[in-house]
Amino acid sequence: MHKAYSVFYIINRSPLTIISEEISISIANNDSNNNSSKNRNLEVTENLTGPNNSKINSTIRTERDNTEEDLTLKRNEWFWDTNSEQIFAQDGKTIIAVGHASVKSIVPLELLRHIYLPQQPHDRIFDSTTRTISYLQPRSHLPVKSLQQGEKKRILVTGGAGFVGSHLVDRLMLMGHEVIVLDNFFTGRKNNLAHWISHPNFELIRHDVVDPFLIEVDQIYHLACPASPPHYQYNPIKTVKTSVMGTINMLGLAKRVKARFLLTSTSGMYNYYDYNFYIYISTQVYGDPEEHPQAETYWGHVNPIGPRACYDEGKRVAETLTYAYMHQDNVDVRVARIFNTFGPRMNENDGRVVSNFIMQALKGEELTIYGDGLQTRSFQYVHDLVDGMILLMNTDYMEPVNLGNPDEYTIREFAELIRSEVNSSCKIKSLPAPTDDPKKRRPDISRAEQILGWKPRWPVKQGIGETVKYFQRQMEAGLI
Ligand SMILES: O=c1ccn([C@@H]2O[C@H](COP(=O)(O)OP(=O)(O)O[C@H]3OC[C@@H](O)[C@H](O)[C@H]3O)[C@@H](O)[C@H]2O)c(=O)[nH]1
Repeated sequence: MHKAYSVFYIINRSPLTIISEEISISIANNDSNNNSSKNRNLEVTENLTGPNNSKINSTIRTERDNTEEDLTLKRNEWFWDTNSEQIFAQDGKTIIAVGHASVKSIVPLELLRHIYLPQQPHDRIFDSTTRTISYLQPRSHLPVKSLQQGEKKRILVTGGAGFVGSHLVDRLMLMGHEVIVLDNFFTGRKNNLAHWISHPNFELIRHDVVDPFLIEVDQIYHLACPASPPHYQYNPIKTVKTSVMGTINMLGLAKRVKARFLLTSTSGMYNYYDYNFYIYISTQVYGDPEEHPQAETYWGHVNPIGPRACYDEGKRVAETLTYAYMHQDNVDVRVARIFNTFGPRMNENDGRVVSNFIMQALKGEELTIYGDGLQTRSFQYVHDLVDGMILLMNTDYMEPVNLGNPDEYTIREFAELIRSEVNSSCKIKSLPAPTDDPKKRRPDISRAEQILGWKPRWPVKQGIGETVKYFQRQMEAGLI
């Protein structure tokens, strides 16, 4: 007796149609002489509907030599209309895709969510009763765009196993490029990229950028550097080396293989020097901005011996090197100045305010406000940042560009937002302000808007919603 199988469609308004089916068939041995060893052919034909009502027929054949068993075949088919340029749903505000058509980086949000918000981790199953983890081999990869040889680029991402880096890798892979990741896993995590392991377009290499690395590539996104204050203050000498030696090695590689090079600096501001360069200094050490918001021409003042100087001065020298290689050796450079960014895959214990507040709220702990909480930050969602970096890499503009969300909050307001979104019963605890903690920060993104046609699309609340779900899934899966 064959039980009819049920097929259910999840049809999104997005340029993506996910057809997920569960075919459950119980096979009874209807062989009269009860010969249980007899092989039985099972054949199921499916009539599926893809995008634009395309008909997809497929047949599943399998040989079963069991007599009585429930056979469940689970298959996901992703039908991605790669020509779609639809970003918002019919309501004009629900985001259903990310990216920009101008650089062919549009990817359906559902496809990305399947990666960073899976029902369970791609590479492991955690058993809470036995406290064991079973590691899985990926059975299949998500569909990636099929590019013509001339379109397909070899792209190196240093720090690609990190929070921002892994989202950049997802997007570049889905866009159909060949991606190589260098990471020393000081803060990066392999399971941020588990879903791409063994994909023909992907390579993950354990390598510390303070040592040279040779590889033929077309583009280099240089993200390798511990980014959260606790992480980069853990070993200040190593932090400086990563920014200085790592950037020298990657710029040297870009020069050698004639690759386009993009440096990710961190949010903050820069000093203006008489040779008309904007040397960007990281927020981590600069004092309080006399000008607000910060544009790419803003002056600042630096504490070169503060507890954050290792990160700040390292980033500043990284920019000095970037423009020196541009002028001296004609390296094709881009510089993205990144303001506070948040999203899934943030390290739950990296000590930054977004991950701290969400984890504290999920655990019912007090939210820890450093100082009086009147200091301000502006928070951009990781998908907007990745959009901006890919746009910047693929335009011809070589001056530094701010990538951030001008939506500014005091830390106290942000704590209230997290309480309202996650757990209103949480109390708030005040702790001393860290040394050199900037009192305010908001990007002027007019250059990005004019040059790149970029501005953030994700409201902070919508990003917080996904980030909370990510941390909840991580906790449920026993990963944190
Ligand atoms: O638990 C916390 C954590 C942080 N904070 C405060 O929240 C504000 C933001 O702190 P974060 O560490 O999240 O971020 P910061 O603005 O200090 O640096 C951030 O932006 C610049 C980037 O270079 C850094 O990588 C990033 O950490 C600071 O004023 C900090 O003192 C809290 O009040 N409570």
